[in-house]
Amino acid sequence: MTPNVVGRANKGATGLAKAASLPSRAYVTFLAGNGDYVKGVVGLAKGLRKVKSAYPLVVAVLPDVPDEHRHILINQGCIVREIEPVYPPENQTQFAMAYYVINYSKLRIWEFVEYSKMIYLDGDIQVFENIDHLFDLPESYFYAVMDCFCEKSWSDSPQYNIGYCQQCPDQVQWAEELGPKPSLYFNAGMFVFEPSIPTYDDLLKTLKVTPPTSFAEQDFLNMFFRDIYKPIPNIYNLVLAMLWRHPENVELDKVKVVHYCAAGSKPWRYTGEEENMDREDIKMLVKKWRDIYNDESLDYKNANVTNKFMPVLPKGGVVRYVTAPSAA
Ligand SMILES: O=c1ccn([C@@H]2O[C@H](COP(=O)(O)OP(=O)(O)O)[C@@H](O)[C@H]2O)c(=O)[nH]1
Ligand SMILES: OC[C@H]1O[C@H](O[C@@H]2[C@@H](O)[C@H](O)[C@@H](O)[C@H](O)[C@@H]2O)[C@H](O)[C@@H](O)[C@H]1O
Ligand SMILES: [Mn+2]
Repeated sequence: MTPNVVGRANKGATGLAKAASLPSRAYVTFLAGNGDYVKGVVGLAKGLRKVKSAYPLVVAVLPDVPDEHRHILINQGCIVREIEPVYPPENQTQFAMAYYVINYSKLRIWEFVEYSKMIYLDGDIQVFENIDHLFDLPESYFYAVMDCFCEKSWSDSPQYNIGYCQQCPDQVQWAEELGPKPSLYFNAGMFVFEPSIPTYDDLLKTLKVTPPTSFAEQDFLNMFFRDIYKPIPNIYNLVLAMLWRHPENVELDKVKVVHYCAAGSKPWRYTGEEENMDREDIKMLVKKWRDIYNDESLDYKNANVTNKFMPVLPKGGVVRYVTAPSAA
């Protein structure tokens, strides 16, 4: 494969888009560290291929993602793009669950302005049915699925302590003495958004004066986009805890996207030992994920792909095109 340099990734969007006629839409995920989340991203890439999505998967990688993992992703047809970490105001991070602080780096994806619209998906998400139609939702809103406050990961929140959840707002009324009822709150594992440099600059400027809270960038994004947030049905991001917290709100056979965020549910390291992990529906969903991950016919080199070029953005941020291995 002979790489040829076609321009710098940070070139003006129109320049890059014109030069490369890049798709103006893409899925994007985020990868940090040298651990096993890369398996999640490989699974996601194969899942999107299985549902015949028309759009590429961009992986925003932190500098600590090793070349070996980058090459695994490139060989699965992903567009790998390095980003710099984003840290919240220092000496306050003790308020956020420490392992979430790195998730503020997700904010870099607003800089990917060669795409007019993107769908962000966590690496622990799988897409089991095509959701490309979400790219056609009306512009200028932020679309995501409403979260649930009933897991003990919410035990620091007033909602949890009075038993209030937006999934069943009539069950326990919001206590006015706690202040205004919280706006609708989304899970930040999946959202439809429009990259924009002014929004990106505003996000980072606002972050500088926003102390971290329990759910780090998820709380921050909920605050930042609260005026344009539009809930979409939970078939587009099934937070697993919904299965035992609000089964009346879940129609599992209609679910298109599953978010393996419950403790112990990451399919690539699932043992079934944690609470709720011995449920039949959890075992079925983990098997569904593993069947895709292990299906070699879904590997990029074996799949029937028509696009001969895939932009590769290595460390230097320089856009290089390599001729994709012919699928024929
Ligand atoms: O060590 C890590 C932790 C997180 N992530 C990325 O950050 C996302 C958010 O973290 P996670 O999904 O674990 O949070 P949860 O949704 O489970 O609370 C993951 O899906 C990955 O895409 C990662 O790449 N490496
Ligand atoms: O950094 C904060 C994270 O907050 C969210 O994870 C949480 C959240 O979903 C809670 O509502 C659940 O109770 C919890 O289990 C789960 O881990 C996002 O999925 C993740 O991408 C990331 O933004
Ligand atoms: Mn997640």
